[in-house]
Amino acid sequence: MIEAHSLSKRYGAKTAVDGIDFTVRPGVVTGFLGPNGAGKSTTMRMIVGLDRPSGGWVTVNGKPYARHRAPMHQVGALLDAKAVHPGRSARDHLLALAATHRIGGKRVDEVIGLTGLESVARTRVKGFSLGMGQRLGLAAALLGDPATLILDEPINGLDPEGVVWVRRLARGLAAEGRTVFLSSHLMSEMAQTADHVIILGRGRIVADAAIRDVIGGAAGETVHVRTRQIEQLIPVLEAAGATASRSAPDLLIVTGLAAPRIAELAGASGVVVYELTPVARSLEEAYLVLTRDDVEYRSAQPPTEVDA
Ligand SMILES: Nc1ncnc2c1ncn2[C@@H]1O[C@H](COP(=O)(O)OP(=O)(O)OP(=O)(O)O)[C@@H](O)[C@H]1O
Repeated sequence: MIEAHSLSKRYGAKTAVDGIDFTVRPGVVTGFLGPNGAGKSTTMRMIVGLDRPSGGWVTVNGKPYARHRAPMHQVGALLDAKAVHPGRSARDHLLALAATHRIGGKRVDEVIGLTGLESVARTRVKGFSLGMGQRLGLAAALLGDPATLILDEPINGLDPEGVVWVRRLARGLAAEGRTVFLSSHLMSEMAQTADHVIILGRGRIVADAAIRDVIGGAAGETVHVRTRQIEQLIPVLEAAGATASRSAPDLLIVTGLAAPRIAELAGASGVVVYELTPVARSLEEAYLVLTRDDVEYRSAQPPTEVDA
């Protein structure tokens, strides 16, 4: 369990994390999302004591990270996969980490097996690909068999097989009752891996909810409505509180009203509708809606689909 209360971090005049409260619970995978610069890495670094909060506090399994006597057994963290001595072999790196917690070689070989590193375990880390480095970082995080895992962009650099493996690993660890907190920029991946998401925007929490609620709540239901009487239907739907925009000569994209209500309103005003399709929005679209005012670096042309 990770608990943060009024947690903040300022770097000079810049507020990276702005007094946030959240709880990451055991038994589920919690995703951590946000645009570049939103404060995700800073938050994760504060959780594991690599950055000191400017205000508030954060605990892991009931205590600040630094107060745990054997932190590797409490928290496994993958924060910067490149933070490894390049001249050491993967196995030696893990053995050195293991020695700090009196963890034996048997467990080292176990995590090497678990992360698929057997064939390169005795190779110097210097020649590792990004994906192999990620696997080594995950092996290190798992070494102490911790109750809580904090993984910053764990699928970064992994091939499709590696991505599926991380997904299964994260879900398996959560199913064992562990706390799994992971960040990713890949929304489709997060939608398949996480049960719950915390979304940051400019250092503040913009959503903290089950994935299905984020998708439903942020975007609402979108309904595609096809009719030849668009001009007649728009004011009717708008009067009922919906947002309706024309995306083709006979197609309206409607949000804010469910399909059966749209059918009733169209029928009552004599509009013939020949398609009425509820469209589930993706987590990606919901995320873009939630964070559209919070991005630090915006591309010149935001995707029009989301603004529909
Ligand atoms: N050591 C530092 N000194 C000054 N500013 C910093 C430092 N670390 C982070 N920041 C700033 O704090 C803000 C949050 O950064 P952070 O790296 O936590 O964001 P993030 O959500 O992890 O972003 P990304 O998705 O790009 O990794 C950014 O504006 C960043 O420039």
